[in-house]
Amino acid sequence: MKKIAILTSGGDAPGMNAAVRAVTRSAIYNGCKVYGVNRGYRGLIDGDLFEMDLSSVGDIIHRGGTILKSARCLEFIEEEGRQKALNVLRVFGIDGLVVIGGDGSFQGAQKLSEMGFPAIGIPGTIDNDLAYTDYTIGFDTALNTVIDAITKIRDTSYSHERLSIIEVMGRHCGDIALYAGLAGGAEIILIPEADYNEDDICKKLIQSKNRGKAHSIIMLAEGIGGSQDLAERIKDKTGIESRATILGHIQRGGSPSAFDRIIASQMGAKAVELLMDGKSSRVVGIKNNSIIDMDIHEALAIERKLNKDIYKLVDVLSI
Ligand SMILES: Nc1ncnc2c1ncn2[C@@H]1O[C@H](COP(=O)(O)OP(=O)(O)O)[C@@H](O)[C@H]1O
Ligand SMILES: O=P(O)(O)OC[C@H]1O[C@](O)(COP(=O)(O)O)[C@@H](O)[C@@H]1O
Repeated sequence: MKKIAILTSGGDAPGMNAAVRAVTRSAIYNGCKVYGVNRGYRGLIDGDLFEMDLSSVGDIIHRGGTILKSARCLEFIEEEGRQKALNVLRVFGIDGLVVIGGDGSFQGAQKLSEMGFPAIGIPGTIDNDLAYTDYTIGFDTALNTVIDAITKIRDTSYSHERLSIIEVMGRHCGDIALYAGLAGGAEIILIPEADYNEDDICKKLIQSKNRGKAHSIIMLAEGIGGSQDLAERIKDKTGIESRATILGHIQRGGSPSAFDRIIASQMGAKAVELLMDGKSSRVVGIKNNSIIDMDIHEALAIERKLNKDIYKLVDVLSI
């Protein structure tokens, strides 16, 4: 393994820079040259590669976003686009690629591996929607950002004795809503993985109010959506004054937490180790507090399951 390329793809996530730094520094430590690819698979197709040295990743461990930029690239989903990318990798003499992103990015890495090009995936997404790993890089930071927002919304919600509906990211995965809901003391969690009944929600809110609860919080995942309309319907049905707040992209920025920096550093080094060992089509992750690696295909086939214990606990603790 002489030349390693690295790209960040899909949505960005706090901690991606720490992973870019770890890949670059550990690859150089092991005698490799490192090339950064700008704008994910888009940059690969366009040949937007540049050599990275030790100082190119200096002073980035604490920064959110990704210095390599991120993009969604439809052309790469087509065979023809991937062939262009492969040609670029060959022209630059690259021997292996590290892809930091989510499940879509991993599918891209898998396809490249199937075309004979060694590729390794590192999970970078705030959604935590990859079942093979306990945590994805960025999830912990996003949770802390959401908790900070809930804490602030709680203050005004308390003063005005209102219901607050807080809409967080997660199109298919409700982990941000669920875990932030537990940590933020929410009454109700609305996520794509669990059915709910609006009348039951209204009943719970009325009962809470009757026993003296001054304000309540509903955490709602983007995949459910419609938080403003829900606030109005609940007001109409219960008389409880309600406000919706959509947190949006604030959740994807910011300085990564210590935890995200640590796992990003460990996973980056592991990805380089795998390439040095001649491995391909693997993803790295963290399971039971250990850094692991797994075949991409197997990892993507693992079905995501709702953590029913946490879901139930939120309900129990908010009686
Ligand atoms: N089935 C696929 N085959 C090849 N490349 C893919 C595939 N799905 C996604 N990609 C590439 O990965 C990029 C990021 O995927 P996306 O699903 O948007 O984000 P994430 O990686 O965070 O899940 C896409 O824009 C595309 O370039
Ligand atoms: O960058 P965009 O298009 O606003 O994407 C928003 C989406 O990105 C995410 O933050 C991360 O999603 P991915 O992991 O698929 O990139 C989602 O929670 C959100 O739905």
